[in-house]
Amino acid sequence: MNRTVIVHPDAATLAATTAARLLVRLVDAQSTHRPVHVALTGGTVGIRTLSEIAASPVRHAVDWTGVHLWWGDERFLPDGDPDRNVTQARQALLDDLPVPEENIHPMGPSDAHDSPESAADDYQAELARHAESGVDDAGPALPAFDVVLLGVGPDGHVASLFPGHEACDVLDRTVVGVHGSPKPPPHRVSLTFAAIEAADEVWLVVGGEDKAPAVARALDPGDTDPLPAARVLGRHRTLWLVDAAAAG
Ligand SMILES: O=C1O[C@H](COP(=O)(O)O)[C@@H](O)[C@H](O)[C@H]1O
Repeated sequence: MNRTVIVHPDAATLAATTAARLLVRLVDAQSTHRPVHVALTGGTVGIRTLSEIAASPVRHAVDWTGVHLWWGDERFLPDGDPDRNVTQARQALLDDLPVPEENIHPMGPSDAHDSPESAADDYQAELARHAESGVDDAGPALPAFDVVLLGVGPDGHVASLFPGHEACDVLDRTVVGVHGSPKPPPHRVSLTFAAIEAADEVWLVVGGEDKAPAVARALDPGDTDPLPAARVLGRHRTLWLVDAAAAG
């Protein structure tokens, strides 16, 4: 499966272009099917991309009532915590977007769940409720993700799947509880590789020179111990959207 790498001059251009690309992708998707399902990412460029969508007049071309928003991962923290990806997404975009609240699917917070596993179980069930039977009945019970957006950490993690972590080996579930994350906070909830790879398109959005070693390694076909970022492929397209600093 080929991966397409597109290099942007800087992080600001990367976020603006990714926002434009996603808006056009949503408009195109809505010309053929409804609803449209997108998984958002946290992280620096991920949230900046949402701010760019908020600032773009093209957002008015999307019928947001037909869009469902999910997350690739979440920090297991109380509802409204500023470090939660959904909190940041609401501030950057969702509070000003006409998306019905029932179309917004955050992973469960720590004040509503005993453990990341409990939040993961609930999210897996929520995903299954939106699965389209007949799309791929043999595959995992998931909505047909049009796009899964992923940030990439300097260590090559995607979502909350960190290099060498046991969560990377969980393939019989769509969502997993994560403990001992090397990046704070330690407890998280994440889509598994099985869920991510069911997406039509996976877009990895990466900015900053601290990411350059991970990008270089992930895109090296000769690497014998692939990073999580190297493992993810969309069913039809895998885009690496990077800035010049991350491209190294
Ligand atoms: O903790 C996380 O980090 C990654 C990457 O974030 P970045 O700030 O280094 O770009 C992000 O993709 C993930 O959603 C988030 O939970």
